[in-house]
Amino acid sequence: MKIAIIGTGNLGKSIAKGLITNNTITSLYLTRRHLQDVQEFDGYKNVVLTTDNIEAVKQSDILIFAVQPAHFEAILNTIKLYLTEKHVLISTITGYGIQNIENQVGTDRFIIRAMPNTAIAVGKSMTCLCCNTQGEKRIKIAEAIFNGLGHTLSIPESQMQAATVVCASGIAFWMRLIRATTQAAIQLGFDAKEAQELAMYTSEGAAHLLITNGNHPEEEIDRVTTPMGCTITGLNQMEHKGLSSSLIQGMVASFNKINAIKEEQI
Ligand SMILES: NC(=O)C1=CN([C@@H]2O[C@H](COP(=O)(O)OP(=O)(O)OC[C@H]3O[C@@H](n4cnc5c(N)ncnc54)[C@H](OP(=O)(O)O)[C@@H]3O)[C@@H](O)[C@H]2O)C=CC1
Ligand SMILES: O=C(O)[C@@H]1CCC=N1
Repeated sequence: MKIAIIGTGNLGKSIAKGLITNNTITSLYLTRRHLQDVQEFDGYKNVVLTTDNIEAVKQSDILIFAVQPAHFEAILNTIKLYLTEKHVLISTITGYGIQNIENQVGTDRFIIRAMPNTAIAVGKSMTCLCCNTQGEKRIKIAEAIFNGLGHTLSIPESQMQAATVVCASGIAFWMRLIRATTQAAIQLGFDAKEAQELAMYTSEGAAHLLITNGNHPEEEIDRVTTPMGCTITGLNQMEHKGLSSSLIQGMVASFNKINAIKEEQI
């Protein structure tokens, strides 16, 4: 696959790392204005670093856009004359709808929106996908790319903002939970490195139980909670302090913020 990542910042670099590790690229063009910030990719076979978005578009079939929303319109304007019937446009940009993209490049283009997360760097991204009518003819390509770098779910575009909170921001939310678990483990006597090891692998195990068994979390909780034991005592204390409520309120606040930003942009 001949892929370009237009805007190789935090997310673009994560996608690039995943693609390079996965070895699925024929060529990979990485663009940004300050090339000194992508030098870590210099020298990789078939990887080209450039400030020239038009050149990247000309040399690639799949264009993954990973710039801030404020930069997207100008970039589309610059490259649209160079788009051909081969190009598949994949936007990871938060709050920038398919109709806005079609307004720039036309409805006859293959347009897909993807909402991955930074775990794409290690092949573990939960990525939600949606597309325009034309894009349905190329959605399998996007699924192949992102399934190779984690797990995908096709959703209606109306759920894209919610997917951003749950999956993209979700990495930050889970990091905070893992950090808090680490801090508790240190207080209980482990050194910092060991504490993080316990927190990381326990959270990985918990997620894998659900992925492998397909159970509801409470079924797995029931297997751990000895009557009158330490687990239920800890869990109930966490709920008295609002653990679930705090997470839900935080994610709803995050969702409200995305919608507010979108309205400001309109
Ligand atoms: N970070 C995340 O976890 C996720 C982010 N997203 C979305 O992805 C997009 C990118 O986010 P993120 O990576 O965090 O943002 P960053 O600001 O880290 O990256 C955007 C990059 O775009 C580059 N850029 C700006 N203008 C141009 C241009 N004209 N041509 C080429 N490159 C350009 C900038 O580099 P330079 O200044 O050198 O040009 C910058 O590094 C956003 O829309 C965000 O909402 C979606 C899911 C997850
Ligand atoms: O925090 C943000 O607004 C962006 C969208 C998802 C991840 N980063």
